[in-house]
Amino acid sequence: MAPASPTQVVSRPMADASAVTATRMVMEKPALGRALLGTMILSARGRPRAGRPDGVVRPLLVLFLARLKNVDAASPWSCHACRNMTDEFFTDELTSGDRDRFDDLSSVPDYDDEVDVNTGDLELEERHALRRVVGLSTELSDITEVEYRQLRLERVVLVGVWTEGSVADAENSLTELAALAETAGSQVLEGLIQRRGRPDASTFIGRGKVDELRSVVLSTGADTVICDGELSPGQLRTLEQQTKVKVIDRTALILDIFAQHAKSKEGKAQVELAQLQYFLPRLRGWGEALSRQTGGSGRGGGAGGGVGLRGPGETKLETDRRRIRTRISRLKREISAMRTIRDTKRSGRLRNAIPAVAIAGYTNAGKSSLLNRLTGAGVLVEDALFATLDPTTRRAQTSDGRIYTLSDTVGFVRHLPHQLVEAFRSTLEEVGQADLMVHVVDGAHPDPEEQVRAVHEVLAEVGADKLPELLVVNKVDAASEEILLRLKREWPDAVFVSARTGRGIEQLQAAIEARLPRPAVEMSVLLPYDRGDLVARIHRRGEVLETEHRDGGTFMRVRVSELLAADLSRYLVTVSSIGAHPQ
Ligand SMILES: Nc1nc2c(ncn2[C@@H]2O[C@H](COP(=O)(O)OP(=O)(O)OP(=O)(O)O)[C@@H](O)[C@H]2O)c(=O)[nH]1
Ligand SMILES: [Mg+2]
Repeated sequence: MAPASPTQVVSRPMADASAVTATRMVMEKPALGRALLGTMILSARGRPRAGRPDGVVRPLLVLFLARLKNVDAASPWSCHACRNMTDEFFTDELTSGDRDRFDDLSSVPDYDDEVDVNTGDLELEERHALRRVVGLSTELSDITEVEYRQLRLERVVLVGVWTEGSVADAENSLTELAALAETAGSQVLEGLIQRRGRPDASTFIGRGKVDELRSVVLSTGADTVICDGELSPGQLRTLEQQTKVKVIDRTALILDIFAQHAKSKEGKAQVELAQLQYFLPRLRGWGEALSRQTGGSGRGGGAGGGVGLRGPGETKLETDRRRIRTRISRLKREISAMRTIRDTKRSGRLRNAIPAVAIAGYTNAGKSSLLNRLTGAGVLVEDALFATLDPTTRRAQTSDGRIYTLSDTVGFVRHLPHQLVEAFRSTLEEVGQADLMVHVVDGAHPDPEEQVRAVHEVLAEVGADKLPELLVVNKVDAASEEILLRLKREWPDAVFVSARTGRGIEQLQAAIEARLPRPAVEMSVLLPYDRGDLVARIHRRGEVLETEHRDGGTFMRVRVSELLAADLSRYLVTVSSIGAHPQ
């Protein structure tokens, strides 16, 4: 059978799947549950922002995003949005997958493992392969299958409300939303921005503009609208009713990307926790639909409560809420257990006084590329947002042979959903416990300063804003000279590099070295010639200030950690304590 054309499939309005049918499908088709969840749960409290100008409602400004040109209508759809929202919320027991994921804490990734330099490539291949496969099957076995596919295909129209700043700011924000949508596997068909003093309380964009949005949806054949902001459940519901397609918000989109990209047990648990916390207050509409189904035959239906879980006369909604809360507490416990393991590893590094450098920065700034460039780590690099969610720590060496660790971290983004900040708190706090933060910023981005501000905001939120920071402007190969000059004026201490071409990498290495904490104890020792092991340890872990071969052995003036100093004390000539940091 020939593949269905995009228009054939998307022309079936999503409203065809009534809430009841949709709910039934969730019960019967776990995969659909994931897709459908996005339809129903999404929204949040509309957070008023300070300083909004009293704007006049102006006509919708229709932006054909540059990306539109790249849309290949014939390409297989590859929508993963909401794929990872689990319908396990509605089951009582942990599935075996769950147990694998959370019980076996011993297999929390070993951050100190030796590196397989191909890891990144394989992972990339896998990710893309997965995308190709989805949507290839066009054989529809029954009518629900059509609806199922319908819900998964996301050809999206983006909508933003521009309340403050310049038109360029508004466009940047929507371009970023487009990149997020594409990262989630959607095809962006069009972007719309409305200039308004504040989002409309019931429809986000102005009520009068909803009709225009509806006609754009119809003319493009879109099946999803993504709003650039956090919407209330009411706003989402009204917009869905009026546009007759699925409506999701930025928070849900970011959560979905995180769900797709999390790989480690800890990352997955953190994302699931964030999703559940996002989901819980929005359970009402969803739960109402479900409660109409109570007593139905599907998975997670009436019999799911289990002994002792359901009180007399308790509604399905309450049961669902309780299950989610139970799951949330379980996840919190598991995450803190995993954290303990990570802490143990870190304290191991601390004991050995290995300085730790964290690479932080806005998503897609090139953090993983830099880590690879500095250590040959083979971490996944992709032109997608949030390619990295799991912290990767690798060993690096200074030019004089001292060892330190470099960790790649999750990227930041403007308006990072607070549930995610909470869930990733421990990962982010780890950044705060490093000895130095290498803050990477994309010099080729239209607004690098805004990225730096957004990163500082998140770091301050988790109390990780106190450590020494080395600002690194990356992608100088792709940035304009004019912008680079501006940035050099603004950030005179920053290092300008290109992870791609290698330009500036040596200066970066030198800058990192100069800022590494220096070992605490300065001492002079005379090591007998048969203690080559100690000489080697000093070279690896300490700093050699002077060496001289004498009759009785090797005389060395060194700076070492207290631990190593203790081992060297037998051979001591003189000792003095100095501050741990050069600053
Ligand atoms: N032109 C240019 N592109 C670069 C450079 N460094 C990285 N990139 C590209 O930028 C994109 C993102 O790179 P990553 O290293 O994955 O960025 P990241 O900061 O780790 O991103 P996330 O993990 O998604 O937050 C990739 O397409 C890289 O090829 C550079 O120096 N120059
Ligand atoms: Mg990365």
